[in-house]
Amino acid sequence: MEQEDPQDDSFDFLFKIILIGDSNVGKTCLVQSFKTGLFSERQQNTIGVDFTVRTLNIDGRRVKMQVWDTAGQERFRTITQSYYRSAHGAMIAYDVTRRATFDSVHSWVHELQRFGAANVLMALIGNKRDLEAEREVQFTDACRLAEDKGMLAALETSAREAQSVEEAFVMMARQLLLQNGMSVTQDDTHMLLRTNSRAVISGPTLANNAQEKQQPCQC
Ligand SMILES: Nc1nc2c(ncn2[C@@H]2O[C@H](COP(=O)(O)OP(=O)(O)OP(=O)(O)O)[C@@H](O)[C@H]2O)c(=O)[nH]1
Repeated sequence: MEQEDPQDDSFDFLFKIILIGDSNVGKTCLVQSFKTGLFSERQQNTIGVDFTVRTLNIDGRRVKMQVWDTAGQERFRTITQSYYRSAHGAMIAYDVTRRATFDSVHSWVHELQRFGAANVLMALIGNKRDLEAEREVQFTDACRLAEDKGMLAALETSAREAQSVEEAFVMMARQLLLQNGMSVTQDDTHMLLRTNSRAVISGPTLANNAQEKQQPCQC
């Protein structure tokens, strides 16, 4: 468990984000990339649950993101499920080079619906997009699934190349602010996502707020 930075003590909003998905899709690397911007090749499989915090500044508001990195391995399922209830947002990750991890997303969503809060915000994250030659999942399939499951967005990331990782967390934070009645201005996140990660925002609140800057899901 990471100790919280004492300087991180003051914040205006605290959002708990849980990362779920099959083992080895890169959840720990995504969290590390978000926290430090760094990638380290060798990771131990997560045992149970680990957490990281980072405070974002969004339109002058200090938004503390408490990120719960869960073990993808089946044997830890009982422990990890107990963390679902308090999550405001969930990132469901799969590996774009392993179709089976994408097929598992259905059961991860089911778990979340069973054990999580009714209004938990979901985003679909296809990681390892740097391995384009090994791709087994097309982004259009992810987009369709995200729409089908009522998720905020589907986007592709690379923890290795720090692509769209920051944007994914910022997007969650902004949407959670909106859901808490805060107005947020549009920044370049959506443009970045569109060009670098081919993300499609499907959440009604963000979409309304973003107006013409946003691209509707075209699956
Ligand atoms: N090429 C590439 N490899 C990645 C990327 N992200 C993670 N990896 C590799 O994928 C492997 C698994 O990464 P982890 O972050 O440990 O995966 P995890 O989902 O946390 O796994 P569990 O803890 O078992 O649930 C490691 O060997 C990483 O180096 C990425 O964006 N690109």
